[in-house]
Amino acid sequence: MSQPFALERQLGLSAARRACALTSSVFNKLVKNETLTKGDKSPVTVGDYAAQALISSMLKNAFPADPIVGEEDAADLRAEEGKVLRDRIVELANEALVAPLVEGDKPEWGIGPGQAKSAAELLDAIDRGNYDGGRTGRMWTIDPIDGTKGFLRGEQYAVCIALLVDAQVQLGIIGCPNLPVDPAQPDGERGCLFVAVLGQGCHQIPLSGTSSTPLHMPTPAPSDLTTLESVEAAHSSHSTTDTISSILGITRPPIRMDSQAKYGCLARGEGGIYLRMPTGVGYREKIWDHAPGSLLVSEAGGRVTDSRGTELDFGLGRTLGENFGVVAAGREVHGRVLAAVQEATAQAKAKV
Ligand SMILES: Nc1ncnc2c1ncn2[C@@H]1O[C@H](COP(=O)(O)O)[C@@H](O)[C@H]1OP(=O)(O)O
Ligand SMILES: [Mg+2]
Ligand SMILES: [Mg+2]
Ligand SMILES: [Mg+2]
Repeated sequence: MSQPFALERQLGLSAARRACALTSSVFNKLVKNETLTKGDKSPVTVGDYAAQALISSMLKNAFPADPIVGEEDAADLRAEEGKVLRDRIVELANEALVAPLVEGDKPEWGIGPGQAKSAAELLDAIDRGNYDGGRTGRMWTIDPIDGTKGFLRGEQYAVCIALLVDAQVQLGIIGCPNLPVDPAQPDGERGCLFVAVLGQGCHQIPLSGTSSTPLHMPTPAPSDLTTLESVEAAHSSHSTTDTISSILGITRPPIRMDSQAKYGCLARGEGGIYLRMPTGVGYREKIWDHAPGSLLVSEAGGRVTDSRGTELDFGLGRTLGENFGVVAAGREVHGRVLAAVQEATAQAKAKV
């Protein structure tokens, strides 16, 4: 008998591989007018839209009854002014859909030669990500390009896919086209997939092949600890991380990296602590920004909570509601980190 969620894992990996190829090729050809600024001032590119259209189309073919909570929606593309962008997105999504099948791909997922879709079908596929989320049933959550700012800088970004059942993450997949396969060889081969299924562990697979390496978070010596945090100071308070690091006696500088690539790196033993410290503006974290990453870390032997030590709750809708920030670390380190977070917060309050 096959393992639970074997087909979902296979489809998710195929979709992530195709989306990674799509977004890499977009980066190499991106022209200035192919990026929009959304209502919340964040950037979105033809790559984000095309990758969501691709992943959502594949999910619909394989699991037509499953709803999707996706980051993007097609409203701006349906407007007359969106025509140039829309045509480009249709071209990119179709290039990815008709790419030849590789090992593990199934033609019934709507991929392979002759599987191109119309513009209307692809816009509808993007909008299938409009599900509100919630506590019960199966649902997917996708972030077609997580860390769009990193993507635009040519740095780290991630294609993120997760399956939730009754608000519990069962499957998490993160594709990182720009991430070195071996952290010890930063100038070596790039392009990694991370995959975790609840109770089945966490694995890394190179984008160039199918070999699967199990990941287990090591117990780092205190002198080896470093924090992983956002590049963008608006996403995570760098000064709070500095205070926490000094309380913990960490002397190494933080590793700054965009996107959920941080969770993948943590799962394979880099840094030892992922900190996402609230900046005080009441930002609500989105479920697609943490669902796959949190499973990678917990399946690799780590623990993930919000900045106050509360479990992340994926059942409240499209956001994580009252969860603020993230603290992720190995199980034996996490408690110490949380105590340092509390001390740093108390120090900051005493200063006001
Ligand atoms: N004020 C904010 N605080 C925390 N995260 C944010 C904030 N604004 C945007 N984000 C999200 O953080 C994610 C990137 O994480 P990181 O900083 O770890 O690279 C993106 O998904 C981004 O959303 P968006 O996709 O809308 O840009
Ligand atoms: Mg995104
Ligand atoms: Mg994101
Ligand atoms: Mg975005």
